[in-house]
Amino acid sequence: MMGSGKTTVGKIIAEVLGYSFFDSDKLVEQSVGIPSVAEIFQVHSEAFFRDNESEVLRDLSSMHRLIVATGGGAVIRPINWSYMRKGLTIWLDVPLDALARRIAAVGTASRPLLHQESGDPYAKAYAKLTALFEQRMDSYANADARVSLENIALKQGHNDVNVLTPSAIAIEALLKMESFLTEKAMVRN
Ligand SMILES: Nc1ncnc2c1ncn2[C@@H]1O[C@H](COP(=O)(O)OP(=O)(O)OP(=O)(O)O)[C@@H](O)[C@H]1O
Ligand SMILES: O=C(O)C1=C[C@@H](O)[C@@H](O)[C@H](O)C1
Ligand SMILES: [Mg+2]
Repeated sequence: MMGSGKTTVGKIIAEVLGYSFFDSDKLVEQSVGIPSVAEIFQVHSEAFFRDNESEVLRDLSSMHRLIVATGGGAVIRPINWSYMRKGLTIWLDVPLDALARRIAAVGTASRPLLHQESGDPYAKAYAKLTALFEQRMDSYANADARVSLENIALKQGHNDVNVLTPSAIAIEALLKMESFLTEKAMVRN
C-alpha cells in the first residue's frame, strides 16, 4: 500500500543483498518525462499511468539481482503478476491507521488517489486507504511472503507498530524470503 515503507525497506534489503534498487513509480516518471505521478494522473489519466507501470514492470522482470519497490496499485492488474512472479514478491502489511498517520504527516499532494483539498488529512487518508485496501486485499495476499508489522511488533513484545525500525522490518522480510525459498526447494526435492 502507499506509504507502507517499500522504498525505505527496499533500499535496506538491496544494500544487504548487494542488489540494485529500483522504484517503479520513478521509472514511470522517467519514461513518460513528467516529474511526478500526481502530474501524470492529471495531465493524462490513471489508465495511462497503469499502462506505463505495466511496461516498466515488464522491462524490470528480465533483469537479475534487483529489488523493486512497485507502485502500491501494481497488484490490481493480473498481467503485472506475470512480471512480478519472475522474482519473489513481498507484501509489506502495515495497519491502515499507521499508514494514514505517515501519509498525513507528509501531506497527500503526491498521492493522487488520496488527495483532497480540505478536511482533516489523517481522517480522509484513513477513509480512502480503507476503501482501497478492501478492493485490493485479496490481490496483496497473492504475494509469496507477507511481512506483517503487527506480527513483528508482537514478536518484539510491543503493541505499537510505530516503534518498529525500517531495519527490523527489513530483517523480517529477509527471513520471510529465506523461508519461502527453503520451502520451495523442499517441494522441488
Ligand atoms: N518503519 C517505519 N517507521 C516510521 N516511518 C516509516 C517507516 N518506514 C517508512 N517510514 C516513513 O513513512 C513514509 C513512507 O515510507 P516510504 O516512502 O518508504 O513508503 P512507500 O511504500 O515507498 O511509499 P510510496 O507509496 O510513496 O511509494 C516516509 O515518510 C518514511 O520515512
Ligand atoms: O496505490 C496506488 O494506486 C498508487 C500508489 C503509488 O505508488 C503510485 O503508483 C500511484 O500514486 C498509485
Ligand atoms: Mg516509494
